Amino acid sequence: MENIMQCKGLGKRFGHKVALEGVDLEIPKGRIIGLLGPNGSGKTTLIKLANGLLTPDEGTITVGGNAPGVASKKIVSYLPERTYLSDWMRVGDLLNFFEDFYDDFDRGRALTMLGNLDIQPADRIKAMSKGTREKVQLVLVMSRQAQLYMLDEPIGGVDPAARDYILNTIITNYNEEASVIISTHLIADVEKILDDIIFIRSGRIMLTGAADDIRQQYGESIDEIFREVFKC
Ligand SMILES: Nc1ncnc2c1ncn2[C@@H]1O[C@H](COP(=O)(O)OP(=O)(O)OP(=O)(O)O)[C@@H](O)[C@H]1O
Repeated sequence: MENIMQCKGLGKRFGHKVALEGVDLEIPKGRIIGLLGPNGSGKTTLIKLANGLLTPDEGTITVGGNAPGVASKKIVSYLPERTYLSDWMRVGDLLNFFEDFYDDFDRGRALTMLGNLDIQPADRIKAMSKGTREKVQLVLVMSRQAQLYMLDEPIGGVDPAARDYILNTIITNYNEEASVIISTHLIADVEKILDDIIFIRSGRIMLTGAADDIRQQYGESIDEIFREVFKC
């Protein structure tokens, strides 16, 4: 199986704080991967390194065979932890923006998903709730025909009914050759769609593998294992 992303001895510090250390990872194509860990474990740091928003202090990270940069940005669709939508925009402006910016943006797919979530192109970002903004941003990100989707806390602010729709969107709306990395604390909600999991704690990878194998090995759900492993 070919890898879409690879890390070797990856490390990142912020001053004296070690955010990631000795991270070795191989992310294959065609998988949905849960990046799971408690607050401050290094999930966002890893995703930012993969997107070229941070540079490593140690080791290497490659996406599609290249260090993060112009080439990798063409194949990665990234949902940041915080929404970046400007208040003056309407949904239609964002659709135009994505269409201009990304050759792989599928406007028809975005319009269908927005319609299913009862969001119209004329709707103003300014008037939207936090959860609706998150939905808009996720729809835009998932409407690209990318090879790797990196979703940093995609469902945190979204109500449970919309969560199911969104998770369904994630599994049905991406190309089977692509991979999706989802960072989240809401494991019970996402567990059913995950093929593989990565447990991370204090910047180190604690456990990786196929979700089914890990469930079988521990005799529990990933959510239960997470609660035990990361008990405060
Ligand atoms: N810009 C920064 N300056 C200093 N420390 C930082 C910075 N960004 C992250 N850190 C620290 O690095 C560690 C990892 O942070 P990171 O945001 O990657 O964690 P996370 O797993 O995404 O957490 P959360 O689940 O709370 O979003 C934390 O201890 C955090 O305080």
